[in-house]
Amino acid sequence: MTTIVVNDEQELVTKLASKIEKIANDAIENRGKFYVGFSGGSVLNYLCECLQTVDTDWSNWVVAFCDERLVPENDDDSTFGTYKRELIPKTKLVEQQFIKIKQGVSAQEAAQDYTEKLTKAFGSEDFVFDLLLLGMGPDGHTCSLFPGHPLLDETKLKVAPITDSPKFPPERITLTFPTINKARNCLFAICGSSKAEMIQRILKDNDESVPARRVKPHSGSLYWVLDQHSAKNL
Ligand SMILES: O=C1O[C@H](COP(=O)(O)O)[C@@H](O)[C@H](O)[C@H]1O
Repeated sequence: MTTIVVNDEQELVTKLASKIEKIANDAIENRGKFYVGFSGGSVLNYLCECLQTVDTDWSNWVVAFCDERLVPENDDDSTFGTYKRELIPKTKLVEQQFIKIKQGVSAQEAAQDYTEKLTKAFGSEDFVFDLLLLGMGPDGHTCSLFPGHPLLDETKLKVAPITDSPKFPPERITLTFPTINKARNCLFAICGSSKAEMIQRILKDNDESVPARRVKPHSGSLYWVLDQHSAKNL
């Protein structure tokens, strides 16, 4: 595990850009494609800023989601909808490169549909992402995996539906830990003192009850990129 502490959000965005560029270009050079999972929330804002500066062959990116909220694409809470409005116009990524979550159906059907789309994109039922770009809420959740929720112990599903998310909106789909921990690289990007307590519990106290602490890629690399406010208790 590598922990990188930077001064502020601007430095975090710069660090993120250089990490993503290296991992993406290595993946493309070695395997021809770059499979990446985007998160929503604050990571979405960092990515919309930093990806504009990344030098890469965008045509070889395959973009999926670590989780998604089941709301219409034009809703402010839609993760894909926000990337569509805020990121696509600023990069050479096109909408067809995004593996989108079906809307207007039950969470169960959306999870099943997304699993099928990922199987097609990876050409296998084994979803080995090159990079998952992860966020963490002040309660320690990552993706849509919340503290105390039974989905933390899911072992069979690769993508799970959730209909009782404690954070709005309640209906979502999420990658599960078996999928997350198969990734070649998992990178958390965290800013702000509201996350300092959880960062301490994860990185200092090794508190396994915090969902984000359970991200431990089996044979991949784990990066925590923190600003000084979120890292203040370390
Ligand atoms: O609801 C969500 O929250 C987490 C954390 O969001 P943040 O704004 O506190 O960074 C995010 O990673 C996830 O993708 C999103 O659906």
